[in-house]
Amino acid sequence: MATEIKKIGVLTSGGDAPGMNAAVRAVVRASIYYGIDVFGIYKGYDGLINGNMEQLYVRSVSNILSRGGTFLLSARSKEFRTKEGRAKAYENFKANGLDALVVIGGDGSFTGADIFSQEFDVPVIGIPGTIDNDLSGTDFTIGYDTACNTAREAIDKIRDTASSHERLFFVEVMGRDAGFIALNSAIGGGAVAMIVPEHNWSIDALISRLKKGAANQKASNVVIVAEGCHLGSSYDIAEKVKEHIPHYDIRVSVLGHLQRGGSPTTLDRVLASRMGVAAVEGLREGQSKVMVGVINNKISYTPIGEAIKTIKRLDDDEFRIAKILSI
Ligand SMILES: Nc1ncnc2c1ncn2[C@@H]1O[C@H](COP(=O)(O)OP(=O)(O)O)[C@@H](O)[C@H]1O
Ligand SMILES: O=P(O)(O)OC[C@H]1O[C@](O)(COP(=O)(O)O)[C@@H](O)[C@@H]1O
Ligand SMILES: [Mg+2]
Repeated sequence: MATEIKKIGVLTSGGDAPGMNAAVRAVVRASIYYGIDVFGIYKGYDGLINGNMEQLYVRSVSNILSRGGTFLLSARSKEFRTKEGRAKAYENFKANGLDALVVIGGDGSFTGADIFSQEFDVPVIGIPGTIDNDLSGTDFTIGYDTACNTAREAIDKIRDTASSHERLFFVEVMGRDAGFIALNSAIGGGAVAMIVPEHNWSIDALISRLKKGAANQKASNVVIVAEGCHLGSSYDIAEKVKEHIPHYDIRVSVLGHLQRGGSPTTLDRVLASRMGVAAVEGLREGQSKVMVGVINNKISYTPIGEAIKTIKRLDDDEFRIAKILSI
């Protein structure tokens, strides 16, 4: 029989993602619904280390469902990476009478949560919140859909000017080590090609794709480059292409952090709401060291260790489709 959970702490960590607020709201309201006290911890793990937390109530989370970012603030905490930092975090965890921790973040945050949980035998549950979508154990992470929509909207606008000038554009999207946003926005935005960290594409292959398009009367082109791509930055790639096809009029556009902001899409709000409730219900059922996910539209709980160690693969079929449609 699991220990009864009476007080939960919730924090957001790592890169913020649209929908994190919706997830916090769901954790807060589900906790209160089940008679559990809930504390909001500010600035990710730094807040746990410094005791920066306060009790949240039903009305503390009013009007945040539609807001991007995270009202709990986020951090990339260097101190939590140290044993001493985590020991301080545990002291505050106990001092505030917390029984369990809900961590909303990405792979890095879950690595930290896993270590913390093992070191101090603390029940921990993860909610995947990152625009990168680079976590196994869930089809989608919170924020990914919004980021893809933002990127695609920008690509649509870039295409307007690319077409008017018959230009080749390289559009760099976010994704530290993952090409999910790139692949999705390439299909959604009708790109001629995408270069992602997971695939070993060469400049030669890109050039032959561009030449094939030119032979098919393709006047403007948009190539999506994922931030963590192996061929270098979008500027490096543009330069290499220019060396091979000097007559191309090339421009580069780096979308950057605008992809992380904005009001979450309905899909992200619903996903975050489902996962937030499932996190509280999972803790009540005695789940720990697991990440909540949605697989084939059903809530699931995957051991955190598995979620962070298993590399989530890009869908080969989506690649095939992107190629077919790029002619
Ligand atoms: N190996 C680790 N040990 C302890 N804490 C970690 C570890 N890796 C990441 N973290 C914590 O999680 C935080 C967020 O991780 P990060 O990779 O920046 O973002 P994300 O969770 O979005 O992937 C880090 O700043 C750090 O505090
Ligand atoms: O805002 P920062 O610290 O520059 O980090 C940028 C990184 O954060 C992300 O937006 C999200 O990554 P995480 O969820 O792992 O934090 C990446 O796509 C990007 O590489
Ligand atoms: Mg990450």
